[in-house]
Order: sequence, then C-alpha cells, then structure tokens
Amino acid sequence: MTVLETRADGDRRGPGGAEPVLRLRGISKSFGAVAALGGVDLDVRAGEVVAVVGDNGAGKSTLVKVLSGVHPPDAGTIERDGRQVQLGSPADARRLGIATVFQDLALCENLDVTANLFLGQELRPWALDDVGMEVRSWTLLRELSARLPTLGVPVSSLSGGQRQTVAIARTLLGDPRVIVLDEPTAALGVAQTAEVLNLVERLRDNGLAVIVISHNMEDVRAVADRICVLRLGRNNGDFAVDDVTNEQLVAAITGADDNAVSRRAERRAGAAPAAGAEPTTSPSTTTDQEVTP
Ligand SMILES: Nc1ncnc2c1ncn2[C@@H]1O[C@H](COP(=O)(O)OP(=O)(O)OP(=O)(O)O)[C@@H](O)[C@H]1O
Repeated sequence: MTVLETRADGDRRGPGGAEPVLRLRGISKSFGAVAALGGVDLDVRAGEVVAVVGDNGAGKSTLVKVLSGVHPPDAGTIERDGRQVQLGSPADARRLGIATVFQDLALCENLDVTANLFLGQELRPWALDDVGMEVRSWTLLRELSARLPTLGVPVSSLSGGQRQTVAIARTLLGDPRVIVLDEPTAALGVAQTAEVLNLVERLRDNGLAVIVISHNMEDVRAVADRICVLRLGRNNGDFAVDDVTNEQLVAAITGADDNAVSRRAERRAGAAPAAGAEPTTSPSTTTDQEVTP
C-alpha cells in the first residue's frame, strides 16, 4: 500500500512530481465546542482527481465550505500554486480559481440551460448576446462531451446527471483551476452516475485539479487517483487508489480494523481473522471526537 503522507516534511512535490495547485496545511474549524476540522492537510494537483471520503460528521462538508470561502478557517494555511492565500469569502475562492458545485446545484428550475449557465455573468456587447451565449454553451458542453438534447429546455426537465452537467459547466465559465464537487452522484441512478463520472474524467483530462466529496466507494474507485480519508475532523489516511483495498478504506473511515467488509474479505480469502487494514501513517490519526473547551 502506498501511503502518500509519509513524504518528508518540506518535500513539496507529490509522487507525480508536480507542485500541488492547492495545498492545505493544518486547517482547523470549530463551531462553538465542536472541532469540525482539526488540522487537516490536503494536496491536489493539475490533472488529478482527489476523493475526500469519511463517515457522517467527519468534516467533509465543512472542508467544502472552507474551500469555497463560506467558512474561513480558524487556523492553517492555504497555498494556490505555492503562494499563500486567504479564503475569506466565496468571492476570494472565485478569484483564486476555486469553483464549487454544491449538492443542491443552485440551478433555476424554470430557466433553460443557456440562461442557467450564464446567470449573473451574461455576455453583453451592447445588449444581451444570445447567440454568443448559445455558441459558448455548446462549446463548453462539447468540451465536457456532455449529452444534452437541446439548450432551450428548462433545467427542471433534465435528468439528474444532465443537471449536474449544467452545474459543472457553469463553473467552467469562470475558468477555474480547481473544481470541488460535493457528492456529485448522490441520488443518481446507474446510467446518470456513469455520465457524471465521465464528466469528472473530462475535467481531469482538461488539466483541472478536481476534489470529489463522496460516500460511494465504487464511484471513488472508478474516478479518483487518490483518496483522502477524514475521520472525526482529521486526516486518517491518504491512499493511491490502486494500492488500497476496500477493507483498508473502511478501516480508515471507521477507525475499526474489525468490520463486516474486512471479515467478509478474510472469509473469502480463507484466512483466519486477523488485523484487517494496515495502520495509516497519517500524522494526525485520531480516535475520539475532538471537542474544544
Ligand atoms: N454550522 C455548524 N454549526 C455547528 N456544528 C456544525 C456546523 N457545521 C458542522 N458542524 C459539526 O461539525 C462536524 C462535522 O460536520 P460536517 O457536516 O462537516 O461533516 P460531514 O462529513 O460533511 O458529514 P455528513 O456526511 O453527515 O454531511 C459535525 O459534528 C457537525 O455537527
């Protein structure tokens, strides 16, 4: 198993040799007595998909809100292309090229695809440039190999996968370097999930740094290059996707080596029950919910 966090301190390059586009170190965020994030580290590089996984309450949504500038962190540093930056507001995140697609997608149901793509950022040479916006819409969707029947229908008539496509395409108008997708396949069927996972691959192929928050291990395995596990607001493992088993992931997520997934794997392998997953070498592994006084 490759545990990526064992890199020597000060080595700013990942296994692929590239500098992270986005580098978080020691990010903490508390709500009153609850430490939602307690010193989280995260790197993502151009052309890389990093999945952030964790159980309920692990801190995933809080991390998304830190990345999108909704919740400024209490402590820690954020670097964009090696330069320390502040994410004090959503406008800061946009300016720094960090785009987030939240779970609710924030689409206007009654407006058509083009109107949703350009809402608030309409092209206006003199008056509204409808043709220009439609051409740009098709170009964007073609870049994503997205399959939409037409641009003239209200988004309420689109499938879940197509709606996710529109929400992602809209963020690309701002020419971001990093895209954060919060549970992009939640509540989607099999075909629509495949459509969205294809879309994530297109984003990676186009050189974006992609962070995907997900509960779904199958989706994560299908699309991610690395998996960052959060547990109780702390890093609990950073794995190359090809080198980690489901049992190891479940152990990192739950903190328990002895779980149904590892027991089943042991039964299948005909092995006697033993320690399931290798311990991760995360410096900030934790066992209890941290509560600040
Ligand atoms: N605005 C808030 N006020 C108070 N506590 C909060 C707030 N947001 C999150 N928390 C707490 O912070 C911790 C982490 O929550 P968070 O929503 O980030 O986890 P999560 O991994 O996204 O969970 P889920 O998968 O259930 O959405 C939880 O204990 C949660 O109750």
